[in-house]
Amino acid sequence: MGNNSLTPRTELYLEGPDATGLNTVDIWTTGPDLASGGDERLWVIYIHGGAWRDPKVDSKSFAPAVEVLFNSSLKDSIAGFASINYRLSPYPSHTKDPSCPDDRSRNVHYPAHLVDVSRALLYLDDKYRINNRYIVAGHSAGACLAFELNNWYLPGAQLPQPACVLGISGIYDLEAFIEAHSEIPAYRTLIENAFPDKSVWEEASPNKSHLSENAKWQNARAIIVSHSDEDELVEKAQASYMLERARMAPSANEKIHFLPATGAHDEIWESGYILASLITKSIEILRSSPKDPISTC
Ligand SMILES: N[C@@H](CC(=O)c1ccccc1NC=O)C(=O)O
Repeated sequence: MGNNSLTPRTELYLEGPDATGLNTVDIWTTGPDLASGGDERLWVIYIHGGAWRDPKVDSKSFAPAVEVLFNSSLKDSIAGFASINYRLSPYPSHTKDPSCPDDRSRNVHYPAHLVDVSRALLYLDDKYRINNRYIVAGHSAGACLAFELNNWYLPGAQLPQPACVLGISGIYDLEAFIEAHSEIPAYRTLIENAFPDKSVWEEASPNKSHLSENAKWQNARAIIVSHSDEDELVEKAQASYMLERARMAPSANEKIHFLPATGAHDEIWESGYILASLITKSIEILRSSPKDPISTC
């Protein structure tokens, strides 16, 4: 495969009266779409950031990294890439693309973002059989979503199990995030905008939440937290909080990893190369991890 430019196809993971323009997932496949028996190729699934509200940070923010990975030696071990859009919280003050009050895709709050990501994962599993063979990578607010994934948000649902969860530049502790930036009121505004009910802040913070007991990351074969020292927007302490909580997981010693990243907060996905390299390293970690942690005890 040469240095070609790739175009994803956009699929709808929700149809009917509840569907909005943001209930879509971008898909890039690298070979036959459907898993044949014994297909061990991985899916790489991305959850974008943008503080749960920024219309300019969406599924397309994964495209530069996909381009890099598509032209790398990993290509043959990857079945496909998916980048999930989800409904956003309001952003009426956005200078170029303010949200309107009647736009159903841009006026939601926690847990609607997670309900959508859960729906997308169910759709992907139904169509592409991703269970146990996908890595879910989230950036910033997307990392929070990746570590919140839990059957609890869609009653009756059995979300596919990720083999690896990778949180990059993540926000995991909402209260501490506000505290760490108390001199900048915009940080509190961001959180109150997506989580207006303060009584859910603990539940929605994966380092503290009682829901983390049954969260999907708990049973991943590799649990990876990444942060860049050059991040100017999210403090590194967030990564430490999540790592501290993750180390309480069963067989934590073999499964939990910190991956240092480079670059500024958004440079990580904008450049493509940094995000691609974190995904590459995560796949290497996953490959060297025990297949079934239970049988190795
Ligand atoms: N571009 C976003 C800000 C943003 O994404 C952000 C700002 C501070 C800390 C983390 C952020 N994003 C996390 O998803 C906005 O305009 O609201």
